[in-house]
Amino acid sequence: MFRIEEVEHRYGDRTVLRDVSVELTERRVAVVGANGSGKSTFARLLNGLVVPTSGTVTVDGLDTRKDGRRIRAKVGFVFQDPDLQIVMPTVAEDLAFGLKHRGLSKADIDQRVEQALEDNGLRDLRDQPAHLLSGGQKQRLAIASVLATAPRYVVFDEPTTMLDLRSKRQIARVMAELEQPVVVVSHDMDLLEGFDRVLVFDEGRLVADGPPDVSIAFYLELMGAC
Ligand SMILES: Nc1ncnc2c1ncn2[C@@H]1O[C@H](COP(=O)(O)OP(=O)(O)OP(=O)(O)O)[C@@H](O)[C@H]1O
Repeated sequence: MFRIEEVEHRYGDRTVLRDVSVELTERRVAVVGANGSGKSTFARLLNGLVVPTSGTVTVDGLDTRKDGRRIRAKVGFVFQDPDLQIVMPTVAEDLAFGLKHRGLSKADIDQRVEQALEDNGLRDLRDQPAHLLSGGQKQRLAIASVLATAPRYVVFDEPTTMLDLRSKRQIARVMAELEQPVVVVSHDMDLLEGFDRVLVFDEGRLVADGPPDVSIAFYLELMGAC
């Protein structure tokens, strides 16, 4: 469970989140809002990549300010741009990289890599240079690398922005089948089908919070789209 209490966040003298208090307990939570409204900053607060300037963020009772390492092991984070996440030459090596330094045996790592290749439709790409993959394949690899670490929660920050329709659908399917609770920042309303709860941010404030139909209608009106 994520508990965000009276959070404000500033970059330098610029306040980008203000007075945000919310508890997230649902399986599928989405975050929408205009460019620059603070969504990515909010997402990053959830795994301690960003710590709040004031207020607190806890994950299952752990404070992101004090327990960053444990929280990052619990909360997987998928970036918009998979190139930020892919660090090793081949697909299999990249999957293995995230599993090192976790106290796993080599046999365990090998087994998890094989499972991740299988689960994410990457088996045929096992020994391919990661930088030669298509955008959709790279995003699948980035997601597979995060899932291979068996996080308790997964946060996605605009995971489909750079993808074509087919790849978007593949990622939507991967997300729909996940057992873990997810929090997804997205501009892609189609991706939010079946979500339990949608948060709307505007200029750093949480301005709507409810079921998708209600929140999305609010958001469209805010954007002047209806
Ligand atoms: N590391 C940083 N240093 C300074 N300012 C930042 C930093 N990261 C974000 N900002 C600023 O904070 C504000 C909120 O950014 P954020 O990325 O959280 O918004 P967003 O809603 O995710 O936007 P988008 O939809 O464009 O991704 C923006 O004005 C942005 O320029």
